[in-house]
Amino acid sequence: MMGSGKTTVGKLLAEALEYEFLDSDKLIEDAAGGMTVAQFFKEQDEEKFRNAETEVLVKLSSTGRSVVATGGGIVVRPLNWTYLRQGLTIWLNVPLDALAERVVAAGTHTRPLLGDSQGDAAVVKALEKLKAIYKFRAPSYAKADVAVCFQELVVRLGYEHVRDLSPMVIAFQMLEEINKFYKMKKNGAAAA
Ligand SMILES: Nc1ncnc2c1ncn2[C@@H]1O[C@H](COP(=O)(O)OP(=O)(O)OP(=O)(O)O)[C@@H](O)[C@H]1O
Ligand SMILES: O=C(O)C1=C[C@@H](O)[C@@H](O)[C@H](O)C1
Ligand SMILES: [Mg+2]
Repeated sequence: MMGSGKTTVGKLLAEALEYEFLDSDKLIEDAAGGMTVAQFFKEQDEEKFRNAETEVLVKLSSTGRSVVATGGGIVVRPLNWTYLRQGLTIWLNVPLDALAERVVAAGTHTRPLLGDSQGDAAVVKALEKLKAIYKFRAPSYAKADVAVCFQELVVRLGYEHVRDLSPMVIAFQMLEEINKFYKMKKNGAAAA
């Protein structure tokens, strides 16, 4: 989901793996001559943005040794999964209330699907929008190979709140989940 930390944590994961870090939003912006994602939505429309996103994804899918932060909406088009499956997909499953707090703190103007919420009611407004988006997308996010569930992680590590999970802790957890995934795959292949 938008604001889940794909860009922030993706960079740390890439560093740990000594991989290149790539961000599909950034590549779309570059291809559009430096137009921001927010400007793209405003001057064109979401359909055109999604077309540009698929074009970028096709190129990214043949890139090796890289961590890719995708746009949060990339999961919705079934065609995109053909390309996403060229890599290992990770879902950062962040509770929506924590997401709402984060996106408002970072400024919702950079996230066009959330509108520009400011003031006291901003978190409540952002949460409503995030809930509607998530309801539609949840089955698609669940198709990821690996999920990092922040709520479970908070309990397991004995933290009090999701906001206590630093990007570094999350990146470490991603590495653990990736290892688990490949071990299971290896064991499955050996048993078959
Ligand atoms: N674990 C974390 N703890 C505290 N703040 C975080 C954490 N992860 C991300 N953030 C902050 O939350 C905001 C959103 O993070 P980020 O831009 O990485 O999300 P994103 O998933 O890439 O969003 P988008 O889909 O809009 O590109 C940023 O301001 C970032 O600094
Ligand atoms: O979740 C989404 O649909 C989006 C997430 C961002 O990464 C950007 O791709 C854009 O703001 C749309
Ligand atoms: Mg991002």
